[in-house]
Amino acid sequence: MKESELQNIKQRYNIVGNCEALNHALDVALQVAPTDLSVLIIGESGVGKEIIPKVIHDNSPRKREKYFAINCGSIPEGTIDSELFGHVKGSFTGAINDSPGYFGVADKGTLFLDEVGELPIATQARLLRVLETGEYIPVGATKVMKTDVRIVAATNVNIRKAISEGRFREDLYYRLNSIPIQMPPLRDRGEDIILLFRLFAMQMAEKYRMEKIVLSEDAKSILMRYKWPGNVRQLKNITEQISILSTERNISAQILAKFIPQDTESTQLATIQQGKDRSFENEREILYKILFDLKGNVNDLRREMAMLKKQLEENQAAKIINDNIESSTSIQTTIPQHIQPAVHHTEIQQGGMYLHRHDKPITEDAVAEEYVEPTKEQENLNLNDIEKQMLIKALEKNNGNRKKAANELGISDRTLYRRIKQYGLE
Ligand SMILES: Nc1ncnc2c1ncn2[C@@H]1O[C@H](COP(=O)(O)OP(=O)(O)OP(=O)(O)O)[C@@H](O)[C@H]1O
Repeated sequence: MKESELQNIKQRYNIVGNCEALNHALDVALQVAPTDLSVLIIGESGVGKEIIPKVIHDNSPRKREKYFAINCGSIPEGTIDSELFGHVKGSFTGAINDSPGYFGVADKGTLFLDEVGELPIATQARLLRVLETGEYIPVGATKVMKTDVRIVAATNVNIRKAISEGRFREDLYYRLNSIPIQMPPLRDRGEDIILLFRLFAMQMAEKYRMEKIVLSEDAKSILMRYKWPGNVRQLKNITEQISILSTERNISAQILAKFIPQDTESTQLATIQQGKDRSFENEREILYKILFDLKGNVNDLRREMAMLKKQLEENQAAKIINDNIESSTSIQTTIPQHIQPAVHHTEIQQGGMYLHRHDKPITEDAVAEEYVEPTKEQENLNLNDIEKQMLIKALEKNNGNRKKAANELGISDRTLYRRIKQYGLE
């Protein structure tokens, strides 16, 4: 494919990077797009697999038809068949109407089955049938339905293990894998790491109207050497953290070191990732790293809550306070001065803190009165508690949108779903 065509695609989808493996993946996607062949995108979590099926659909003869992206790992086992293949009224409790399912509504279009390795074995059999014959039977129905859907699926590198353990059908794997597309891990993308950092730094600067962060040469070489177990998602997350939390806009190696795990840890994570089914643990490590980083903010958060509580008592301005509690409980608890006031609700004036639309200063003394020093036990917050609170906050902040919440936490959708289940937050 011509270089200019490739650049057009990158511009259109906001894809950054020039490494050979990424260019090859895009090249294959564009070549296979006009056909009806199934495509299997393989790559570690966070490498950017989701862009590929969009590129394929938009450049195929199906581009005016429907496109759906479905995360197979996030749909409960009990409802996945009905979600995919539809159901007839009365076939189970709650089936109050007939439903066509994704295979019905996406007829003539494209379905992206993300985390296909998570499909229950019975659903795999139905999927294989529809792939081979275009036929399926909705849940509770007797009549065979026909559909013409192009399938693009994605999986992390662990699908082979799932096959060897009998959790994934080998025949389905080969059927899906007509055209494999490998997405390279970030650690193998060389200079692209710096380009991606610049992209995310620029996006943050524009979004929050603040000065862009810039990397020093030694900081660049640290980024290039780091193993990036969470790939592009992790890089994006770290760039966002630095953009918000660092008051210094020229990011040196020392500043950067505070935000990325130390060498031994990263090397260890990279070793774990290679060939072993440990992505779950890796994500956990990343999440814990973020949680540890945030732990330092918990006390600031308590102080802010105490201040807001005092305001509430003094002014009975419940609505104003609620707005501010919301903002003060967001992940970015300490708002640095380089962020414009437009993005938060507090202003510092002459040593006291004012709330917008409110003219009474809260002094340090008043806060000291209200602020109760946490006990040792409280201080020693259990990691699980922090993790649970983080999940709740991310979900609340994103109005229950799990995808956005997972993105914000820098973890995959599946990890989020597992945690939601684990903590009974359903
Ligand atoms: N080359 C790229 N240029 C710009 N942004 C990218 C690129 N690759 C990935 N991203 C961004 O990185 C984030 C993670 O990508 P994405 O969700 O596609 O990963 P994934 O491989 O599907 O992860 P998972 O398997 O965990 O679902 C997204 O915000 C995406 O926009």
